[in-house]
Amino acid sequence: MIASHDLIVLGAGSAGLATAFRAAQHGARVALLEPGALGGTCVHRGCVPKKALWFAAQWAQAQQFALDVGFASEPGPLDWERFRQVRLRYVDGIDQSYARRLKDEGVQLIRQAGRFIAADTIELADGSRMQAAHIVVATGARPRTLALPGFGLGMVSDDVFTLQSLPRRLAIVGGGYVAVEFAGLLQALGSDVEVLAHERLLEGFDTELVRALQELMEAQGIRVNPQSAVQAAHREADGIRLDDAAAGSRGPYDAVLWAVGRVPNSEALGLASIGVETDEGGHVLTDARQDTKVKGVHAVGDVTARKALTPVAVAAGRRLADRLFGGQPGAQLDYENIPSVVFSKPPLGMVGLTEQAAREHYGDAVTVYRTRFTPMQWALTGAHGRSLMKLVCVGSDERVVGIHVLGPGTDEMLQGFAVALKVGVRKRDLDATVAIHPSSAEELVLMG
Ligand SMILES: Cc1cc2nc3c(=O)[nH]c(=O)nc-3n(C[C@H](O)[C@H](O)[C@H](O)COP(=O)(O)OP(=O)(O)OC[C@H]3O[C@@H](n4cnc5c(N)ncnc54)[C@H](O)[C@@H]3O)c2cc1C
Ligand SMILES: NC(=O)c1ccc[n+]([C@@H]2O[C@H](COP(=O)([O-])OP(=O)(O)OC[C@H]3O[C@@H](n4cnc5c(N)ncnc54)[C@H](O)[C@@H]3O)[C@@H](O)[C@H]2O)c1
Repeated sequence: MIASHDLIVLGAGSAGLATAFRAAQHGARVALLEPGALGGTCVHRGCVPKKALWFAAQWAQAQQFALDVGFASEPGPLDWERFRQVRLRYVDGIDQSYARRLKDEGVQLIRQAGRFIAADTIELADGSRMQAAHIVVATGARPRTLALPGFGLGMVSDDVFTLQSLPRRLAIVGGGYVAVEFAGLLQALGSDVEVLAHERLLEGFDTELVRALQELMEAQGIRVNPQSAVQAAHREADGIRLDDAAAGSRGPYDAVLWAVGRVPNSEALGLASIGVETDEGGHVLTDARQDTKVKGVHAVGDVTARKALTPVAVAAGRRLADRLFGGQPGAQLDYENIPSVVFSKPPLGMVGLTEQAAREHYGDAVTVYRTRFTPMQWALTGAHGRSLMKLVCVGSDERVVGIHVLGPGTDEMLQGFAVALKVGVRKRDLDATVAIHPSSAEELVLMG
């Protein structure tokens, strides 16, 4: 048995690192188990390399805009391999800085997977055991695979980051965050993208803004099929073809990206043997304080059924450590009004309720303000399309319960407005705020 700790954390992704760092700062003796790279999905297969590709897509578009307004040089294609190396260097730097910080904070990093053999005991891959009064499951999730013929001919999101070259003709199956983000950025970088979703895009986002985004995607040349049902993939002489129960054979494509959701990494942890419950999808069940039904066993991040976002994982992990080791018995994450941005092209963001959800909840007490306008950088370059913004307000004092933004700059603009919504901003407070001009953000304080 290895020396016991106050806390063992399974997984060094966003959730596990945040929990371990905060617990160590409170003086806890922490062991962090991770068989893979430090930083997990977000750093190596998610937010960070995705955002790098998204920036590259913006730069590709900026080159075109520059040409449109009078710069002389022809834009060239991205050297895909060189940019992969640039990304890898950046990501390696993050990984190394986590390793240094863990050392500095006194967290014991063990480069192995663990599984429960009792509620307070973890067995490592090498057979050794360790104990702690508190164990946090932060093992994340992985791309869903489908049991359909030819699935292996396609790739999942992890594989996009190791591609040696940009696929020319690409089908993306799915209509969630991953599908919409990769569709926009890969089309902008030069792929010819077709999206095969089996329902509307981006369930959970405001219908009106999603429709507007889909129109913008289509104007960029992305073909969006929201009613498809892919049942098989075949390799043929001219490429990969997909059998779609709704439309027959589709393709050919050079590559297929399955973007059909994610499944939690919970099945290899011995959870049932100690009485920890999971839902039908395998998510670890916790209460609002991240506690499972088993004393001392907690879960945070994508392995739970909460919104699968890095800042959510980080915030929940920190609150848990504050409660367990920081003398803050009331600490827990408020899961209301979590802002979220889809890094589509252009980005789409929301905080609070959609118009539909607000009307279901508050009926006639809802007032909606919206504005549509051509962003200045698009007007100057002759690019088509308009931004769309929407404020969803409730009651006679018009408390803002939903803010929805589609257009360039959304990704940077929404954070501050999310603070305002969280502290109960009313429409008249926005009206009383002097605008910053010229900007897109000013439209949110100028709605009539
Ligand atoms: C393509 C993509 C883009 C994304 N973009 C964004 C974005 O822009 N913004 C955003 O907020 N979110 C984004 N997300 C979501 C975000 O990446 C996740 O919500 C976040 O990484 C979850 O962190 P986690 O710590 O719960 O899990 P993970 O980061 O998956 O970490 C879990 C860790 O546990 C380890 N592990 C597994 N089993 C064991 C075991 N038995 N013992 C020990 N360790 C184990 C794994 O190796 C892994 O390192 C994106 C996701 C994807 C896939
Ligand atoms: N910008 C961001 O913050 C960001 C980016 C990427 C991912 N994420 C997080 O990661 C999570 C996972 O993203 P995701 O896109 O993998 O999942 P998702 O849950 O957002 O979308 C899954 C999509 O797959 C479709 N689908 C499911 N089964 C299917 C099938 N058999 N055939 C065809 N389509 C099918 C669903 O209809 C849905 O459109 C997101 O919910 C989000 O929380 C966040």
